[in-house]
Amino acid sequence: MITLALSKGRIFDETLPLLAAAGIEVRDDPEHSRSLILSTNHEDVRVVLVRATDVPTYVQHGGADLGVAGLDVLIEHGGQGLFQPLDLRIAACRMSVAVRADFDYTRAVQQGSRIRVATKYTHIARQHFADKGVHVDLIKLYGSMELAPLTGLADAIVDLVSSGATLRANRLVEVEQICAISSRLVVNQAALKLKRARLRPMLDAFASAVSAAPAA
Ligand SMILES: Nc1ncnc2c1ncn2[C@@H]1O[C@H](COP(=O)(O)OP(=O)(O)OP(=O)(O)O)[C@@H](O)[C@H]1O
Ligand SMILES: O=P(O)(O)OC[C@H]1O[C@H](OP(=O)(O)OP(=O)(O)O)[C@H](O)[C@@H]1O
Repeated sequence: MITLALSKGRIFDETLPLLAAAGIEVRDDPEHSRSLILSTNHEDVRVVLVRATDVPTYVQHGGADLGVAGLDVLIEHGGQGLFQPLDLRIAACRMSVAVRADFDYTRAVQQGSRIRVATKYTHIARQHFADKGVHVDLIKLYGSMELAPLTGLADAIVDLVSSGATLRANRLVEVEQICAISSRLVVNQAALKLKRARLRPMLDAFASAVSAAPAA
C-alpha cells in the first residue's frame, strides 16, 4: 500500500491534476465526506487527510509514504527524515512582513528598536530578523495574525501573502518579502528504498506533470 498525505483545501485541490497525470484518481470528495482515508482507482494507493502542518510529521514517522506540504510548513518542521525531491509549484505565495500603515517600520529598524512580531512561523521569522540584525520579541499565534497589529498585540506580523487581499481588508501594508513559498513533494526516506519500484514511477510522473504545467 502507498499512502499519500494531503491537507484539505488548496493543497488537495491543486494536487489532484498532478495525481491525474500519474494516472491516480481519488474516489471521494473531502468536502462532502467525513472520511479521513480516501480510496483511489488503484487498490494499492490511498490518500489520508491531515492538517497541513501535520503532513511532514506523518511522512517523517511513516504514517504516510509521501505527502505534499508548503515550504513554510517544511521550514517550521525542520524536514528531518524527509526526502524532498520536487517543487510541485502549487499553492504559490510569499512569506512577508506586514505592519499597520501608520507604523514606520523602516525607522524602527534604523533606530534599532525592539519590534514585537506576531506569527505562526516563528522559525522563519527568527531567522529573518537575525539575518537583518533586528531585535524582535516573537509572539506565537496559530491564526488570524492580521488582528495582532490592529489590537496592539504586536507591531508587525510575518504571514503568507498571495493576492494581498487579506492585508488590504485589514489595512495592513507589506513592508518586506522574506521568501517565495510553494508546495513540495515529501517522501519518507525508508519508504523510498523499500517501495522504490512503486514510488519511482509516481515521482517521475509528478515531475513530468510539473514541467509540463505553465509557470505559476
Ligand atoms: N493565500 C494563499 N495562497 C496560496 N497558497 C497559500 C495561501 N495560504 C497558504 N498557502 C499555502 O498552502 C499551504 C496550506 O494552506 P492551508 O490554508 O490549506 O492550511 P493552513 O490553514 O495554513 O494549515 P493548518 O490547518 O495546519 O493550520 C500553506 O502551508 C502554504 O504553503
Ligand atoms: O494575500 P491573500 O490572497 O489574501 O492570502 C493571504 C492569506 O491566505 C492565508 O490564509 P488562508 O486563506 O489559508 O486562511 P487560513 O490561514 O485561515 O487557513 C494567509 O494566512 C493569509 O491570511
